[in-house]
Amino acid sequence: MAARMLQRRIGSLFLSNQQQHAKLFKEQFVPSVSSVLGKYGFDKRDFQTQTNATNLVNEGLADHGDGSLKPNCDSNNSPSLSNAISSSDVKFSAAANLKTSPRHDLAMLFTCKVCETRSMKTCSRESYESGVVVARCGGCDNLHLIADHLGYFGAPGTIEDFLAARGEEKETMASSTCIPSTFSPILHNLTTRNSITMVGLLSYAPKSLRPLSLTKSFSFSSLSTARKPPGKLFQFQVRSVAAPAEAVAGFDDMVSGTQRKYYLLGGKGGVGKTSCAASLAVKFANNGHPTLVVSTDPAHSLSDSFAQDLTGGTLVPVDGPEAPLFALEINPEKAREEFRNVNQQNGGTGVKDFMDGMGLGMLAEQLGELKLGELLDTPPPGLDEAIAISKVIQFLESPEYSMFTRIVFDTAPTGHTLRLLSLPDFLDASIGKILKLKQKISSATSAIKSVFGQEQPQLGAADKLERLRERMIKVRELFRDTDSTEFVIVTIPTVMAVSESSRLHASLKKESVPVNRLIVNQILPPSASDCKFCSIKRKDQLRALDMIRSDTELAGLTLIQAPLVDMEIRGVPALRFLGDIIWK
Ligand SMILES: Nc1ncnc2c1ncn2[C@@H]1O[C@H](COP(=O)(O)OP(=O)(O)OP(=O)(O)O)[C@@H](O)[C@H]1O
Repeated sequence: MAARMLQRRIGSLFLSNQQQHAKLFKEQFVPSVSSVLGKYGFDKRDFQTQTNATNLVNEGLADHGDGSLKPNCDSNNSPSLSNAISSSDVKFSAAANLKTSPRHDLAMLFTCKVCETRSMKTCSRESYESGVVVARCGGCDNLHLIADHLGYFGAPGTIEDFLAARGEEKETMASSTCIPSTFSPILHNLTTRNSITMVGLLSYAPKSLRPLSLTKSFSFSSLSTARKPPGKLFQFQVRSVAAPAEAVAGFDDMVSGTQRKYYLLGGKGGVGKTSCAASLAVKFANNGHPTLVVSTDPAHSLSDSFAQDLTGGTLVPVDGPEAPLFALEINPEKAREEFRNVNQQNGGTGVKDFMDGMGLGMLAEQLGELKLGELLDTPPPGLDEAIAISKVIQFLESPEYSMFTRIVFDTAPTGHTLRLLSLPDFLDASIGKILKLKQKISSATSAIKSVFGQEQPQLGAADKLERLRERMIKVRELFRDTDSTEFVIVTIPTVMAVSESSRLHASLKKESVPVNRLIVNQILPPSASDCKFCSIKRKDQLRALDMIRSDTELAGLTLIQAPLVDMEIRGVPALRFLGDIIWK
């Protein structure tokens, strides 16, 4: 008992030492966004991995999310996260604001036998190979012993040895997904060497050493590592197959050239727009493009997808990719508030009241006809989109954004996005008509300016509207420029989603927005042994895929088929995995 307490004490000392080290790292190396942009420049953001031989105890330091299990019967044919992460090039940036650490060069996937939560954690290889590593389950908070070379908790060894000692081998990730086979009813909060099923231990390797794309089967022993030759850690055989892609996405084309390109990803709610957009952004960044990923969806999920706090409505650096990747979640609430304030200051409950008060009742009626009044009233439909457009204007004009060579939009579900795309046209036409009324609408202009930026008093109302109109024309042209812009439709293989995608494409065509690619996400991977549920689901999916092939709107698009994977796509390594499947 005393010995165990002593062991725990030593462990906690190591941990506190490590926390201090992390604090020091954060204090010294976490710059503000503006200093990252301004002072250091993009090329200086990376912070090279350093390991500290004395910090040999890890307690599940970096948590990359808990997996949600998806039906997937055939482990051998399942695209498995564990495989592809091994090809990840992860350098942790100096601007770390996550629970990632620059010393973590191993990732591990495991299923907790207590609560069955599937987790991904990272730790340092050095700790794994010569120290003590303890991982905390994100589901039940139990501690799992991963490696114990110092014999703190019994005979020294690693999880491989512990599993071998009880006659188990590391499983492949997919094998337990349909019916979890590892359930253990023993509940305990003590660190235990028998409480998990190990899925994989993976190596992050630098880009120059990255050996593979995701094809056929491979073993970890074939992977290069950044600092050490493969040891016994890499003897696992984890099999995977290529994604069931019929056509490649043409990523080479997407990535080539330094001229700025915009990619808008959109589709029905919940089909995987954010995952696809975030994975594309990661892939661009890992291919050397300073990249910005923007969410125009008022219900943002970029932070969830990257497993990092990207909120705030400003540029936030994303940790993980090699080249600079920034995220921006447009914050319509803030702008809406500003709009409300202006409206209230003007003493009316809405624009119509306000204009009535100014003796411009007739004009208000005319504005109503133009539907501009709707945009300006409270709550204004279309305001979210108007704010998104004002951001696009900033991308075009502001030097702060000039360094980005790829800008990826994670758009809102279809209806919002169509409004976004048609808004420049609508505003252009509306402003054109308003300009004819020049002097009389100077008050309305200030309301419009409250949406699109700070009012500049030195300009007259007509001048301001004219400027706004010019900007709208720029945005409209941008959305239609086949050289720089592409809308990628994301769907899933269901009749409803395919029907909506077909309508979306028709609307985009009407707006002359270029569309070349269609991602069909969450396709069941090939399997030799479907359960009844999967076999019915597969038939449905095949029907939906046939529907796409015979749909006049969709048939001409490049079809990218992305498989349903066996873990929730969260965090940069997972996004990289998905990106390597989709963007080929
Ligand atoms: N290929 C895939 N395999 C497994 N899970 C996936 C896949 N694609 C997406 N998911 C999961 O599906 C969920 C929804 O994905 P995502 O947030 O990307 O969709 P969305 O279309 O952006 O949703 P919303 O319309 O609500 O913004 C997430 O939990 C994501 O991890």
